[in-house]
Order: sequence, then structure tokens, then C-alpha cells
Amino acid sequence: MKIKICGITNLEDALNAIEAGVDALGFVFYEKSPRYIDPFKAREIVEQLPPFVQTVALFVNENSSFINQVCTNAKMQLAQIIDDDNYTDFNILNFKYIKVVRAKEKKDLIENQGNYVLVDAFVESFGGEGKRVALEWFDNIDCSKMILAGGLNESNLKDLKGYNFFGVDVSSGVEVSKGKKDKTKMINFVKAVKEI
Ligand SMILES: O=C(O)c1ccccc1N[C@@H]1O[C@H](COP(=O)(O)O)[C@@H](O)[C@H]1O
Repeated sequence: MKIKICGITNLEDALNAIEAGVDALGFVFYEKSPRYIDPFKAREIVEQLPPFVQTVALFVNENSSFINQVCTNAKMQLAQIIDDDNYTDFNILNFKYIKVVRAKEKKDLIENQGNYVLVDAFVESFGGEGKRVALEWFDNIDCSKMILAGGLNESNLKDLKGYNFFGVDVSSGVEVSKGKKDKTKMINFVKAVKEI
């Protein structure tokens, strides 16, 4: 199962996450988030990373030229896009992307089966609040292309057994405070994923 840690704001956390064994690092380019990072500061971090780690740029209701510009400036490889208001024209994006499904009910999952999507719990602030998606909504759903986010931590990952998620994404569950990751929590999170 692939593992992404989101809300990276500094090099130390990025390197600790990689040492723990994650596949992808997320950078938040949504200015209202406490985990926001300036694109050029993100680039400085990215330039010091080892190979084979995917860099993911998170956007909330942004137009495609902004997304292209930030991904270029910050050297991002994949855009993670919340697009509730249809601001993004996906046809003119220069980068690979994954859409975020902010799940409010099981129907939201049924509609997105078979596509690579990141499923997060619906929260007014758009994410990073530790709120979980009701796991029973995934019963009888094909989760093999879904990345689950929302309220995951080292203790509740065992609940995902049997669902066959493509990946998991975490932010607050591995933090000491908003925007600062905890090395031990990241190590334990990765270990717990491998035990699923
Ligand atoms: O992390 C944020 O601050 C954030 C802001 C706006 C939209 C999304 C955000 N984070 C995403 O939310 C998921 C779930 O976070 P958590 O694990 O429940 O704290 C996280 O994986 C980010 O992709």
C-alpha cells in the first residue's frame, strides 16, 4: 500500500518521512492552511531530496494556470486537486493529477469507483482536521484505486484490513503541532501500514 505524508513544511520532516519509508510527500499550496508553504521554499526542500520519492502539490479551488505555475516553481510531480467550484480546467494541466473526493455519503464513493482518487472526509476547512470517513461506506466498493485520507493514525490503520486501498494519506495523525511532524509517529505509521 502506498503511503503519502502531507503538510510537509521543512526539510527535517521531509527526510524523516523518507527514512520512515513513505512513497510521497505532500506540500500544501492553500494559503489558509496552517501547513501552507511558499512554492520556492518547497522547491528548496525538493532539491535536497533523494530520488524515487514523489512530490505532491495540494490545491484548493485554483485555476489551471496557477497550478501549472506553482508545480513548476516548486518542482512538484503530481497535483492533488480539490475542485469543488470547477475552477480547474484539467485539459490544460501540464502535470499529472489526482482529484480529491470529499466524501459526505456512500454515494460519493460509488460514483468514483475505478478511478484513481483520494478520498477524504468532508470538512468545511477542506482537510487536515483529523476527521475520518465512515469505513462502512467502503463495504462492497472497489477500493483498489482509492487513496484513503482523513483522521488516520498508527492506532486505527488496522481497521483498513480487507479493504484493499491503493494507498493512505495522513497529515495531523503524525504531527506534534500543525505543520510540524513527529518522527516517531511517522515511523510507527509506516510500520502499521505494512502490518495491514
Ligand atoms: O493539511 C491541510 O492543512 C489541508 C488543508 C486544506 C485541504 C487539505 C488539507 N490536507 C489534506 O487533508 C488530508 C487529511 O488530513 P488528516 O490526516 O485528517 O489531518 C491530508 O492527508 C491532506 O491531504
